[in-house]
Amino acid sequence: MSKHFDAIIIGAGQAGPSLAGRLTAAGKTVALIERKLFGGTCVNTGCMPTKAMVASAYAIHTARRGAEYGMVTGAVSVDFARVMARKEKVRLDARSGVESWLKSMKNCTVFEGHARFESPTEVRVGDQLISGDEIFINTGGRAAVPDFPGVDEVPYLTNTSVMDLSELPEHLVIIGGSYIGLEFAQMFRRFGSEVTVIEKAQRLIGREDPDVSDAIRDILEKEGVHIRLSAECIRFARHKDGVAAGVDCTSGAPEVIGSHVLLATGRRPNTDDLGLDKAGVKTDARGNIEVDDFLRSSVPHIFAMGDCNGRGAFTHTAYNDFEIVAANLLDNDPRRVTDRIPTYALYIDPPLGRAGMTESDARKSGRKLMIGTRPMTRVGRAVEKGETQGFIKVLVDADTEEILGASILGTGGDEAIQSILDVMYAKRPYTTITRAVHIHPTVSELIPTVFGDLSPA
Ligand SMILES: Cc1cc2nc3c(=O)[nH]c(=O)nc-3n(C[C@H](O)[C@H](O)[C@H](O)COP(=O)(O)OP(=O)(O)OC[C@H]3O[C@@H](n4cnc5c(N)ncnc54)[C@H](O)[C@@H]3O)c2cc1C
Ligand SMILES: NC(=O)c1ccc[n+]([C@@H]2O[C@H](COP(=O)([O-])OP(=O)(O)OC[C@H]3O[C@@H](n4cnc5c(N)ncnc54)[C@H](O)[C@@H]3O)[C@@H](O)[C@H]2O)c1
Repeated sequence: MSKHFDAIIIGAGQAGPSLAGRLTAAGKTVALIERKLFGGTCVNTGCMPTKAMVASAYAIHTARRGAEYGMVTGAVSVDFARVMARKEKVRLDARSGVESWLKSMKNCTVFEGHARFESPTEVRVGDQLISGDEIFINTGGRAAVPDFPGVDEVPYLTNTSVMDLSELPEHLVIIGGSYIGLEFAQMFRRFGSEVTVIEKAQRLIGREDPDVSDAIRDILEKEGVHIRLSAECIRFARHKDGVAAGVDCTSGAPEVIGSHVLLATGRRPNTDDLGLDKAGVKTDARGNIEVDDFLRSSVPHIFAMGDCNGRGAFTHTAYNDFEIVAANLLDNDPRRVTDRIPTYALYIDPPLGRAGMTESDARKSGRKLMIGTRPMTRVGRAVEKGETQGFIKVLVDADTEEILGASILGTGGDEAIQSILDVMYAKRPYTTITRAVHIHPTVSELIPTVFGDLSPA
């Protein structure tokens, strides 16, 4: 006999716990199942520990530049154990916060173990079978490990195991030059490792515009990160000094010898071990659960939220999925996934803040464009801080005056982008921003100026 609940939530990532809070507050009984670490990827192996490490790397980098600011210091050395201990505290505090919240939630029963469907309404966790009227899948994803020749014969790191390093790598070779690879590349370089990024595409972070990719490459190379683009036939072999990573098809050499290898070649959804076939839930070719605009799967009482549905790959999109599901089920508010404007940041230093379309996307849309740009060397706040790398770029539809997108690569770019995003959500023309008075001196202060200086493109 299975124990019955109004709702079953699989996964304690970014959507599940908050949904448990709303459902139980509405008087429903909830079973929440987590197989490993409460808080999921963001809290344990993603955003929080990486941004804690990025903060250490920034402090160390700024200390090295201390003399420029009038600081009298000796040589800066890095206590990697302390960096990792600081990161550890950040993630453990967050993890235990989520865990104790769920375990003390009235009407919520927490099951610890791997969940697997036995039928459209039944889920097994270990030797317990439970059933639910509605089932919410929030199982996230994990690092994809491509079948590179030799990959199984060498030790390699992913974003999960890199968090447990006890020694600073002498030479960290990173496969994949996108969000994960670049954040780790810069921070480990600042900690003192030699770092090589190997990317198969012709430029870094290929989803961004070429001018953004080029500027990021310049920023990283200036700090001594080695970058190998257009890498073909990536392969691995053991070497007396660690691992040999082949980067070219021409036989044997050239290769890069690293003490450690980190794979950062994308993520795959945790949907292959859920027994979805027994529930009749459909997935696409990449394993993402297919959902409609309200996050219902092909089985109407089963929903999928967060990275496992392939509709977003960020903490804020996973959380927004919770908001959409809760609004529709509990508030009679028809919020939709397609209401969402793409937005995210890349946390290298300086960060890249992004909203809406890239220039390449906007050009492909066939609209008549106007573009405004400004280098950070002409942003007073950046000059005062001595952080002038990067630029601001904004895109506007010339016919409708609608803001189509923006990229801010520069100090404070992750925060300044939000003022543009809010005007996009308000569906107001760009002239709303040109008439706004922003605080001096801030990076945001120059955003009206950039919009006031558009050129046809
Ligand atoms: C290195 C790195 C840095 C990142 N930095 C950022 C950032 O700065 N900003 C940002 O917005 N995003 C960032 N992300 C992405 C972000 O972490 C994810 O988008 C987010 O965590 C997705 O949340 P989720 O709820 O979908 O899944 P997850 O957080 O992955 O949670 C899924 C949970 O489900 C559990 N689970 C899986 N299968 C089962 C099962 N069968 N039974 C029971 N439990 C199960 C898992 O153990 C996990 O706890 C980063 C990711 C990485 C890897
Ligand atoms: N700041 C943030 O918000 C943040 C930070 C880190 C990660 N994330 C999330 O995690 C997700 C995954 O990040 P990611 O950087 O691993 O993936 P990604 O999909 O963004 O990039 C993978 C990179 O690896 C390369 N690659 C793929 N297969 C390869 C192969 N066989 N050989 C060589 N190179 C190969 C690709 O060309 C690409 O540049 C992102 O989509 C993002 O949503 C977000």
